[in-house]
Amino acid sequence: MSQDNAQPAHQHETETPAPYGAAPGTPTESATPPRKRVRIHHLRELKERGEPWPMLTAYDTYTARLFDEAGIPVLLVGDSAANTVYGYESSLPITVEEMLPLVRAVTRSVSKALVVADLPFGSYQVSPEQAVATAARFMKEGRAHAVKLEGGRKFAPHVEAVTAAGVPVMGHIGFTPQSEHNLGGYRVQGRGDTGDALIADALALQDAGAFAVVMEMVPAEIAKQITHELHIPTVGIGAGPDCDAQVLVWQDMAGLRTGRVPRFVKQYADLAGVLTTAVKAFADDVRNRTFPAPEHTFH
Ligand SMILES: Nc1nc(=O)c2c([nH]1)NC[C@@H]1CN(c3ccc(C(=O)N[C@@H](CCC(=O)O)C(=O)O)cc3)CN21
Ligand SMILES: CC(C)C(=O)C(=O)O
Ligand SMILES: [Mg+2]
Repeated sequence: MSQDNAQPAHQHETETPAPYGAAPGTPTESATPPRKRVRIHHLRELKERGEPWPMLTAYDTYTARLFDEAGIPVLLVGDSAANTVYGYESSLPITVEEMLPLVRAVTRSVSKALVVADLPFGSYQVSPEQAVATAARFMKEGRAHAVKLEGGRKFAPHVEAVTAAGVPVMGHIGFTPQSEHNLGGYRVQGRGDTGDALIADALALQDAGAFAVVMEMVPAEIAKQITHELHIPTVGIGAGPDCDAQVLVWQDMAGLRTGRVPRFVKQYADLAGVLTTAVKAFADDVRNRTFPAPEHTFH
């Protein structure tokens, strides 16, 4: 099906739509809004206007296209793909080689969303040089628009080097899953005394040139303070209501993941239930010879 490989028509600066993310009721809310590709300066403008924005993960073409068309301005090809795509027990095992095809699938499928690629564990920590080399692969081979890496003050040199190379960097502080074993498990970070350290981390990332910073499992009060102190947007996941943006793993948000979910997850659908019902109906139809029917059959 050539349609599945079609590149979306890219919309360039010559068009004159309202700025990205204009409030509901403005002309951008028409049926097929001629929106430009989201750029990092648009996210800064949303922060200045006090308009919170949603971010979701995506790992494949149909979901990426759907989320893009629904107006999600930023899509993250997270290293959570380790869990959601590959079935590993944590995000540590996933490799650059496993991430790149997913990043390419997502960027190929969107026309407006800014696509951020997570740098996997071991692909940037060694040195700022390693971070630049890996980020370059995600830009060249994955066609990402930005990268994300985990870590605070200690990773400011990495963020600075990647930014200097021309690649926008999203930081990630608080609970950083790639450091699970050093942090002592899945735990809230920045409680009590460590709140000041978290603020220092956020400021260091901003000074190093990060265009936004994810805060994962951080007390709402600290996240609010950091959000006010930074001029770049903060993206919360378990960081309370005052962040400039909120992110969730899409399968968590849509209820495709079954079993216990983290406290910060809100399930907006029961995709697991919907799919289970569909699968059982298909299986029954095959076993009863009700599928395929004449309308599904060629002669
Ligand atoms: N499906 C999925 N969703 C995610 O949010 C996610 C991934 N995978 N993989 C990579 C990381 C790992 N993350 C995680 C994983 C587990 C918890 C968790 O178990 N949280 C518990 C414990 C909190 C506590 O004890 O303080 C919670 O109830 O929030 C949190 C974040 C976030 N990321
Ligand atoms: C949960 C988000 C922020 C993430 O890093 C991921 O999906 O890997
Ligand atoms: Mg991640």
